[in-house]
Amino acid sequence: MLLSNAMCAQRDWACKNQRRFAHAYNMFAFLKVPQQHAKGSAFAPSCNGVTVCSHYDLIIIGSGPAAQKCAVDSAKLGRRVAVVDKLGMIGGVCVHTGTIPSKTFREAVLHLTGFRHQGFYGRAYQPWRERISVPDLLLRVQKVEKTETDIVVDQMRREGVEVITGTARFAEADEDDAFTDATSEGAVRVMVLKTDASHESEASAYRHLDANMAKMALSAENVLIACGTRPLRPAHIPFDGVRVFDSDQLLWGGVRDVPRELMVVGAGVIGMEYASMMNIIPGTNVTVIDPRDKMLGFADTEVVQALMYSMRTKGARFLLNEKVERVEKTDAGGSGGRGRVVAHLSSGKKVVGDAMLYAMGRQGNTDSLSLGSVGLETDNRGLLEVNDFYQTSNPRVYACGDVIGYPALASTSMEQGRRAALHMWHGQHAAALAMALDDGAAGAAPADHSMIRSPMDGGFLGRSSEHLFPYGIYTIPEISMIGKPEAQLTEEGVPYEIGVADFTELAKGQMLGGADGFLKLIFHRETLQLLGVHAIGEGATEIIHIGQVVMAMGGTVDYFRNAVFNYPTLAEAYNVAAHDAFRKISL
Ligand SMILES: Cc1cc2nc3c(=O)[nH]c(=O)nc-3n(C[C@H](O)[C@H](O)[C@H](O)COP(=O)(O)OP(=O)(O)OC[C@H]3O[C@@H](n4cnc5c(N)ncnc54)[C@H](O)[C@@H]3O)c2cc1C
Ligand SMILES: NC(=O)c1ccc[n+]([C@@H]2O[C@H](COP(=O)([O-])OP(=O)(O)OC[C@H]3O[C@@H](n4cnc5c(N)ncnc54)[C@H](O)[C@@H]3O)[C@@H](O)[C@H]2O)c1
Repeated sequence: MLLSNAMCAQRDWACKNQRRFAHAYNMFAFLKVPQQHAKGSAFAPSCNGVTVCSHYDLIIIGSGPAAQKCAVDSAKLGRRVAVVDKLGMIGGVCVHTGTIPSKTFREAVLHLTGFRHQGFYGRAYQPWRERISVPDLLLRVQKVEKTETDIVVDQMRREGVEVITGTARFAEADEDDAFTDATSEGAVRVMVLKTDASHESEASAYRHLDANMAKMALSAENVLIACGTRPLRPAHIPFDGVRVFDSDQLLWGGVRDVPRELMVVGAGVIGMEYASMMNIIPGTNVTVIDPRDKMLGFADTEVVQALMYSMRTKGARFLLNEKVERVEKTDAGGSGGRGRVVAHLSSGKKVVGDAMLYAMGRQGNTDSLSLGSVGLETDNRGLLEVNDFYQTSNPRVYACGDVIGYPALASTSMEQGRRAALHMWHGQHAAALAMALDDGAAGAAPADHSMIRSPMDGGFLGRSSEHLFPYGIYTIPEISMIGKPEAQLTEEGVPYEIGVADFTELAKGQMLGGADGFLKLIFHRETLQLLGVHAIGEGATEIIHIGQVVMAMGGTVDYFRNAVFNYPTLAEAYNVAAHDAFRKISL
């Protein structure tokens, strides 16, 4: 957009002063001046209400877990940071359509069905007397979503991070005149299409910005792309958000009642979590369809079999090796006369239901970022490639979170954001910082990246150290794992032995109503080191962390055999499983 000379002069003044103030701010960052006041008028003046030129140390596209950690850690180091996300999306997919709402949905299902108590009072026990509807479930989800949004906004604001609601993309070459000479050499240029706030705390978070501003021209020393992913929506699936929907649409209120015959297409984590939740709602039958011959391929086979068995006993049907070729909607029939949804499979089968949840993977939100402007390309799912330090092929542009693909978890995204910040602001000196955290004394700067170590995992501070993260799958019953599954160890020719503890044999398991579940520990037969932990059942995602710590410390079966655990607990399963493994190893 062309600006008049007067506007440019005004903007130049704004940029220069803003940068001067920014440096002053950085120098006194330890004073923690609330930036809302410090930066209010001085840092972001508008140029006739059209464009603002603001310079930052870091601009982050997206406000999910990776963005939050990177923003807060960078701000703590005195950097000037702006986080941009779309209206109503501050907190990211994690808060609005992913982790938090889906796990809250699960808690609501468990509560309203009385599922956790049915072991004692029978399968007919249900505290919620009416048929459970989606709005009943969403009541809880919306409450948690609002609180979590407030927490995220408050945390970033307290650290002085500027939160901007709008849609960001890299500036195109013909937009150069929106930026001034004051923009530093080589800075990355970002355009933001601003949107107005509706959420109260979002409004106050960026109240210092001109309300009339429609487009902002921002520049930064570094940019972090943390724009996440969205559900894949192939053209041949007739999504309407009511009868045929994805995991986002399920939360948007279009689906009024829990379907009686639900088809879930895609036996990935999202598909299986929602399928198992819906499966315990009385009056609902679930059919899972997936083109692969094994679901949750990364998980331990016995654990997956136990999940399928548990779901089958509650009525679920699995159609694996089956591809949905066409989906047809009829207006007549179905529950309440609302019509049917028919899935035509490539095998010639027809599956009829009253609704379909389509969960066949996700794709990166990179298509509208004008990535070419910064010399970047994505793969066919819109995902970006990064090096061990989360830098893309453009060293000033980092990427973290779901947009870089596997493992695509909230937990790992946070850690990636933290590590990216460390590399951004300390680079090769990060090791010195990490060592200082470890032993309280700053060491010499290491010679190269391979020396950079994390105080947390003792491994390289790059993507390569991510193997030691736990995976929690919130199906009903829940699953958790860390380390390698049996099949992989067998393939790699590693000699191992397993020990298993059945939850029904634990006092705590009985107190919880004889809930299904087990813990499997895998030990190296010769070194006795713990190689993997796989659990299914109540509390699996919590107790996994005991195994995580022992694995990180290189612990062996002896730790679990000799340790005293609280009694009665599910954690006691470690002791039982270790004795089982040791007995087999000693044979
Ligand atoms: C249904 C579901 C359940 C899940 N459950 C779990 C779980 O139990 N545990 C777990 O660890 N993980 C879970 N995940 C994964 C987890 O939510 C993600 O790994 C995590 O949210 C990714 O974080 P992120 O930092 O990549 O950003 P995201 O949370 O993906 O957020 C990205 C943000 O970027 C914004 N954005 C995109 N483009 C632009 C743009 N051009 N301008 C401005 N903003 C933009 C989006 O609006 C969005 O708010 C789940 C995901 C889903 C979908
Ligand atoms: N509890 C958790 O941690 C949790 C919960 C939900 C989602 N997530 C994250 O969200 C991500 C997305 O979950 P999801 O269930 O949509 O995806 P997914 O990658 O597990 O895929 C779901 C299904 O889509 C199909 N599919 C996926 N990628 C494909 C491809 N490239 N080509 C053909 N078919 C493909 C497969 O049949 C698969 O079973 C997961 O990778 C996971 O990291 C995590």
